[in-house]
Amino acid sequence: MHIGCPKEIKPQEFRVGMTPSAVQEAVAHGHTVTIETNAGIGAGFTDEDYTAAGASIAAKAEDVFAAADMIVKVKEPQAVERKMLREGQLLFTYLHLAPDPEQTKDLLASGATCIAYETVTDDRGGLPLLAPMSEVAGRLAPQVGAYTLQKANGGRGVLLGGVPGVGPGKVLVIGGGVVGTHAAKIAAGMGADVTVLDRSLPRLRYLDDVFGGTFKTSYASAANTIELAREADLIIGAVLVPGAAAPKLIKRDQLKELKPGAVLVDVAIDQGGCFETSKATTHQDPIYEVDGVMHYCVANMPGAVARTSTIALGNATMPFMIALANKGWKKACADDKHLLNGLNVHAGQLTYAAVGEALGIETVDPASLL
Ligand SMILES: NC(=O)C1=CN([C@@H]2O[C@H](COP(=O)(O)OP(=O)(O)OC[C@H]3O[C@@H](n4cnc5c(N)ncnc54)[C@H](O)[C@@H]3O)[C@@H](O)[C@H]2O)C=CC1
Ligand SMILES: CC(=O)C(=O)O
Ligand SMILES: [Mg+2]
Repeated sequence: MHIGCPKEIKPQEFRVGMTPSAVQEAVAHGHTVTIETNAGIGAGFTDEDYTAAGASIAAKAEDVFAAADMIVKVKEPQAVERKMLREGQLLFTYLHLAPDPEQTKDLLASGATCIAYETVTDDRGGLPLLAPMSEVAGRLAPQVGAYTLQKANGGRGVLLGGVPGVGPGKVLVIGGGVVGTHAAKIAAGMGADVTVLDRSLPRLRYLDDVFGGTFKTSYASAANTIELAREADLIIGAVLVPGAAAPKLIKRDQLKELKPGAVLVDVAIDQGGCFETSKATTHQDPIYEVDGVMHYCVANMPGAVARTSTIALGNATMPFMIALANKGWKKACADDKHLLNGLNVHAGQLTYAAVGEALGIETVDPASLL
């Protein structure tokens, strides 16, 4: 198979879909790989690193899209990239379609087969291609939250760790999955007073067993959420209903109940955000204020630490990418129900129920396409 990897074009996105070691693996399996020039530069990989691994270098994204049977990326294809997709082509990347009707429409029109990293599953109920980036975004969230809390950035002027004689800042993490757990660990490590909310009791039991001395847990009822939010300096939104639009857990009219200068970091923004006042921002202009509350809603947080993120993502995507290249999407998905769960779009049809529900579009059962 001919595999193509273009340079990411989302603002301030420095990750790249394939590492040189992924290229080497694909070439060892007999595949051809074309990488757009400078695609890896933001993650510290040069064109020479890729050619040494066996790739050809293309001067333009158009050349990559024209040559490849499968496009491997990081972020959802932007409008100009969507125009370059064609019928029968395979796209393997993050898509986050539920909050994005325009992208969905274009992907359906393209006729391409689109497998979304974020809905591929594993045997333990996890999302193995989302997990590495959730680990990164979770660990970044207290860092960006602490920075936003600084007075000059619009925050309350609270130091999360406090100092001797002054108590720590309060951090509320809503959603105790991968993002939430990593966020809570780092916030607790910074010395903050941390509480994690989740609506899954088994998850709260697990967190209490493992981290009971490090942070507190609480059930995510609406009443508990607003009660704890009123006390918080930093609130991290980390919920997920896989594939679906995020539920809005703090409403606009509740912002006035929060502390002035409190900070909301909405990691769930790529699924539409879990605070009603969240709107996606970029690394160039990440923070805005509503009713005295600071919002940080960057939809591609891991892009800020592109080298760590690219390597972590590449470790996770590699076996799936190789299976797709070796077998083609149909056999690879027939052999692996978890990869089939990643199928969101095929030949003009939507194949992921939660996306269909969010956008009011009819879906077909992906198993019926095999
Ligand atoms: N902005 C960014 O750059 C990034 C965003 N993300 C996003 O972060 C979000 C979280 O991802 P993960 O932690 O990997 O998901 P996860 O599936 O590991 O955890 C989500 C947790 O939310 C809980 N939950 C669901 N509905 C809830 C509710 N109403 N109230 C309280 N808890 C609720 C679930 O029980 C689960 O424990 C996703 O939307 C993901 O796409 C992930 C990586 C990067
Ligand atoms: C998960 C995701 O959207 C990201 O890493 O950018
Ligand atoms: Mg994202």
